[in-house]
Amino acid sequence: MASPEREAVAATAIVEDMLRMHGERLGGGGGVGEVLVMGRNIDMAWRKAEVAAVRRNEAASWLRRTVGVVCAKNLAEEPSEEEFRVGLRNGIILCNAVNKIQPGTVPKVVEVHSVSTIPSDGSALCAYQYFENVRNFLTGLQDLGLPTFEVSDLEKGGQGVRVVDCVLALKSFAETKQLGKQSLFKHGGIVKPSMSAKCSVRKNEPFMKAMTRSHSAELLRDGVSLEQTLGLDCSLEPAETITSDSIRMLVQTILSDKKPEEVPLLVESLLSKVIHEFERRMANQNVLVKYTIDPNDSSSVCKTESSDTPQEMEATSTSDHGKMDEEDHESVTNHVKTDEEDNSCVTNNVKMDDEDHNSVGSTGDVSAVVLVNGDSVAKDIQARADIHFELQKKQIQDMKSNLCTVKSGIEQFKLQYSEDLAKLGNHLRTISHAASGYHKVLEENRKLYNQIQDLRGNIRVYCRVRPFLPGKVSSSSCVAGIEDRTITLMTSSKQGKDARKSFTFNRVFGPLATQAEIFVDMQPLVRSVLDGYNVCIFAYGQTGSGKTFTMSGPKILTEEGLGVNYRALNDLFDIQAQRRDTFCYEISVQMMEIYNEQVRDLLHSGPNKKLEIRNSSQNGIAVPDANRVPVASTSDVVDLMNLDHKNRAVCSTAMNDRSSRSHSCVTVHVQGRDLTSGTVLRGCMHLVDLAGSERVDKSEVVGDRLKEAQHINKSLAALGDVIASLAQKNAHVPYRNSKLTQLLQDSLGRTSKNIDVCSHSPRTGCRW
Ligand SMILES: Nc1ncnc2c1ncn2[C@@H]1O[C@H](COP(=O)(O)OP(=O)(O)OP(=O)(O)O)[C@@H](O)[C@H]1O
Repeated sequence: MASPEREAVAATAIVEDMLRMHGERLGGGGGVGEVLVMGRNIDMAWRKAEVAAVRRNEAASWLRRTVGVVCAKNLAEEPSEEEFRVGLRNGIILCNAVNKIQPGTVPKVVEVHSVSTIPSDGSALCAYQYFENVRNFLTGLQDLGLPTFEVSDLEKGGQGVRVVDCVLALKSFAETKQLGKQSLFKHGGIVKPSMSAKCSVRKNEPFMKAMTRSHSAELLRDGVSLEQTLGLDCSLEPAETITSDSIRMLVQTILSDKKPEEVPLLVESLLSKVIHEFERRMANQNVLVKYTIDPNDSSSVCKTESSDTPQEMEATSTSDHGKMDEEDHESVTNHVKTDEEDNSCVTNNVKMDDEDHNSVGSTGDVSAVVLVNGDSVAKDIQARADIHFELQKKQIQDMKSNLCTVKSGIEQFKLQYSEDLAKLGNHLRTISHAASGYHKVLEENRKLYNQIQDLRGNIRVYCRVRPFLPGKVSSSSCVAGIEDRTITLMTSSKQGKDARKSFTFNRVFGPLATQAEIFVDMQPLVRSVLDGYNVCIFAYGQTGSGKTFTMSGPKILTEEGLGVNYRALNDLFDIQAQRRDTFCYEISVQMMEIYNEQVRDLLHSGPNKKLEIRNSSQNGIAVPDANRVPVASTSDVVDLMNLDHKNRAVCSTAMNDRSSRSHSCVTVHVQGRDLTSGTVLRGCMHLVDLAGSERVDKSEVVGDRLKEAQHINKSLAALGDVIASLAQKNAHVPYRNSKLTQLLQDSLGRTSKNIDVCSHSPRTGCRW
């Protein structure tokens, strides 16, 4: 049979099965109600009877046509079940029919010519005739591989439906033979041999059994009993004849009791079940094909499953099979391995000799199809495996190539890395060398810097002219002129040339000079303190000339008004911060005053006590008993200054409302440790606001003020003597002549740098 025909019949069979199962379920379905069940049972029985009658009539009609009306005179055109059984009971019609189709199947037919001798119930039939004819007929059917029936089925109470099935199978066989084709499906696919007929399959028995087992197992899985299956299958006719009629009747049976609105849903449900069943059977067949190729090779099945869907497999199978003809069949047979040890399944299916092969080609046909498909699938799998293998081979080659590239890249990277490392090492050595040299350079720099400061003068004297104070404006100024370093004064007591007198300083600042301008020239010395030098900046001048203003600032402090003290400390903190990576500095402050030749601690809150000055103490502290307060910021200094001003002895005089009656000294101690070498540098800076020199007659002081003035003038004269000695580089410097010079001794020595700000009152001139 051609492939499309096969598919059509297979599909029909599935549809029919589904319809039958559906019908069974409808017919046997319980739980709705007894009346309904009974009604359905009656309907089903009636419909079954109707179907049986149609089939019986078909069988009778065919027999009559085959043997002729004369021979079939005892068989009505549309017989009842009893008439059908009685008409065929003597076996004459059956034997003649089979001999017509396959001559010689029944070698000798016992004929009974006397019609009158045959009773209606056949009871008088000769037992020999009865037995011989029917037995020979059944044997002949067995030889043809057709379904048979029991002899007792022709007796009263026997299953006449089996006889009908048998006749219809014979009819199908005849029609197939007439077409000159061996129908695989009619004999081995759709129509199953009757179990009760002691199946007469001989030469194609293994395949028939396999198909029966397969089909029965499928139906059993679906909940249909074997008896039902066999009963239904036995009632089947060859596919080509039954398809349209039986399906139509089944559909009619199922739909007859349905309401019109239920029909679409029912049809839809049936169709989906049919499709599902069809797919399931195709999948099962696919699995069977795979196992037939090599049941022991699970890998081949896996490969097939992974590469082909069941539908694709079936399509391939069908297509391949469709090309087969008799010649193909022979060639395919060569592919079949008949070695039982190698492949028992295949051997069971195709174990036949040449004679069997010809006579029951349909069974061999199936096996061959399976094997052809298997071969094709195997080739396909092999082809795919080859492609896959080639792909993997190429990928491995690519990976190898990549690996080589990566390896060479890593080698290059390693080379580059070692080169970079060597360069880095060289850089590091250079930096290390530079770092070690840095401190030498720093030291050299420090020395050079301070040499410059020395060249500029260890003792520098600046002159600042105070502006006229509000409300105390004089009509004439004694300052005749101010140049960069020279100031010219007019003295009223002299006339002519002698009246003008010029004085030279390191620099002269006019009345408009700001606090910041004043500090610029002192700033470099602040750095020297951090380099370990001692510095002394003091303001000297007549009372009221602006010494306190220059050193500290106005009474109400503003940022612009900050005096030298604040600015110097600010600079110290700034330079300390700049050098924090190389030096660690500790800055502390002492604030003292010398009042009436007594040293007093201005940071001591209690009653003042007399402090001792110790010369050249090891740590550079001249007055060790005075409070020494560490400072870290300008605000700390401001707080201390406020305390200083509060404690300092001041008094109103005729020259100054708030005249300082003591020498004030802010001593800043700096200790710096070189973080690399550990060298410790100590520097000291005295910021001194001297008491104003005054002419006692002009200041009009008496009593304590007079005494204060005398001490002030005496100590200032001693300071003048020391500075003069230092300037003249005398061997002896008279430090001990006053407390002031003793206190400042460290800062007035060789390693010290001194600045005198000679404050000048334009009214009264300078006493310097
Ligand atoms: N450059 C200046 N600009 C403005 N005002 C100033 C200046 N110098 C001083 N003064 C003011 O002059 C007055 C006297 O100044 P200051 O007290 O500083 O003098 P002194 O020299 O310290 O006096 P003494 O020696 O008596 O203490 C203050 O009121 C001060 O504010």
